[in-house]
Amino acid sequence: MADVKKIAVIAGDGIGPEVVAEAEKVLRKTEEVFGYSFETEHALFGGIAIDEKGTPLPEETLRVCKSADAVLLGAVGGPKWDNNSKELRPETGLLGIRKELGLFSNLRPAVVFDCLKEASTLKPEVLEGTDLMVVRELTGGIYFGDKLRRQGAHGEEAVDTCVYNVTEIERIARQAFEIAQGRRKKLASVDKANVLETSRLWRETVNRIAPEYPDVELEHVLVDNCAMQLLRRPSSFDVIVTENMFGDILSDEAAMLTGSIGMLASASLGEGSFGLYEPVHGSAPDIAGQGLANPIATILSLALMFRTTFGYSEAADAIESAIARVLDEGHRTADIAVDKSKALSTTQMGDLIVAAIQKV
Ligand SMILES: NC(=O)C1=CN([C@@H]2O[C@H](COP(=O)(O)OP(=O)(O)OC[C@H]3O[C@@H](n4cnc5c(N)ncnc54)[C@H](O)[C@@H]3O)[C@@H](O)[C@H]2O)C=CC1
Ligand SMILES: CC(C)CC(=O)C(=O)O
Ligand SMILES: [Mg+2]
Repeated sequence: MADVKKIAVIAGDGIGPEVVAEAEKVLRKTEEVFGYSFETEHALFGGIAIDEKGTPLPEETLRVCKSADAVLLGAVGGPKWDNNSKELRPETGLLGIRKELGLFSNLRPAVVFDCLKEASTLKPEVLEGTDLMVVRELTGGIYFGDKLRRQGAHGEEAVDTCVYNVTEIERIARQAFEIAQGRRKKLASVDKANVLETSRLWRETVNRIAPEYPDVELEHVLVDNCAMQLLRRPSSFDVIVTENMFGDILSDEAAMLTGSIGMLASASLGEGSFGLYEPVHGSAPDIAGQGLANPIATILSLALMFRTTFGYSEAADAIESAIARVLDEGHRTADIAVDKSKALSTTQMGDLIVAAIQKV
């Protein structure tokens, strides 16, 4: 009997359910083509969980995730919950699930499909050869530090605290060095060490362990410069390792190298093979419910799950080849279409990818 893999499926809010539905179709097609067996369990999370359970991250959802081999997540959040208290924000649930599951490392690969160079805002010759991986620290830094509001001498003040310890920096840096060893052996460590104490500790720690990876060429890049270099010389980057907030911002920027944020997948990992896989984008309330969302980032996240957590490389390759073939044939959702009048819906794009999946 086939080994049954358990996947927790969390659709979330906005376009989350629309893009996750397409990834689930792909999941079922790979069962047919490759003979795998997946058991899925759906769970409430984010805004919808606030509405139905009174909390963004119900205990039951955590239980479903912890008993699974991997989690597939859409996106959470939206204007309906923007004025909620801190505890009742969908985004607080997102930070909570990452911390609870020990997912300290967020991998965000940005690969430019040749036929999509037209969709990018950069010139094709600048994009040529762009294939980079952002390794973002995911459970530390300013998103997780103490926050407070208080009355100061000049009225109300707000404080966000950024904390990093050496253990957190070392484990993410080691992972990034190891990933670089399996790629083009170049690592850019991005910080703001000219100003921030956390960045100074970050740089010292990366430098201290660098001699253990003599085959990897290390450069330190200040984050403001990195934001500019990503547009000036994207193909010169291989692996970028950086702290939580810088990685959040730089990876949305890197998405535009690929043509759209609807193309960027991610894997959130801890120490073992368990992982949470989600598109880099959010719940896109501006296009939710209209069939306009690009499902490719979520489908690519499923391919990452296959390769990283399950070791199903053949199926991961088949999904990526199917996407490349569909794009090569000229099919586009609105976000990557030059002629928007010919754009496909979320479901139409999902169906074409499902139909294109075959053993390679
Ligand atoms: N992991 C998650 O669940 C994340 C949740 N969020 C939440 O999502 C909500 C909306 O945030 P925004 O800043 O608007 O970021 P967003 O990523 O949801 O949307 C930014 C822009 O990209 C477009 N876009 C995003 N995904 C797309 C797709 N698959 N296909 C086509 N176009 C797409 C949107 O239409 C919008 O114009 C907020 O509540 C935010 O907190 C934001 C980022 C990540
Ligand atoms: C709550 C935010 C940190 C979500 C986000 O923008 C992300 O993880 O990319
Ligand atoms: Mg983000």
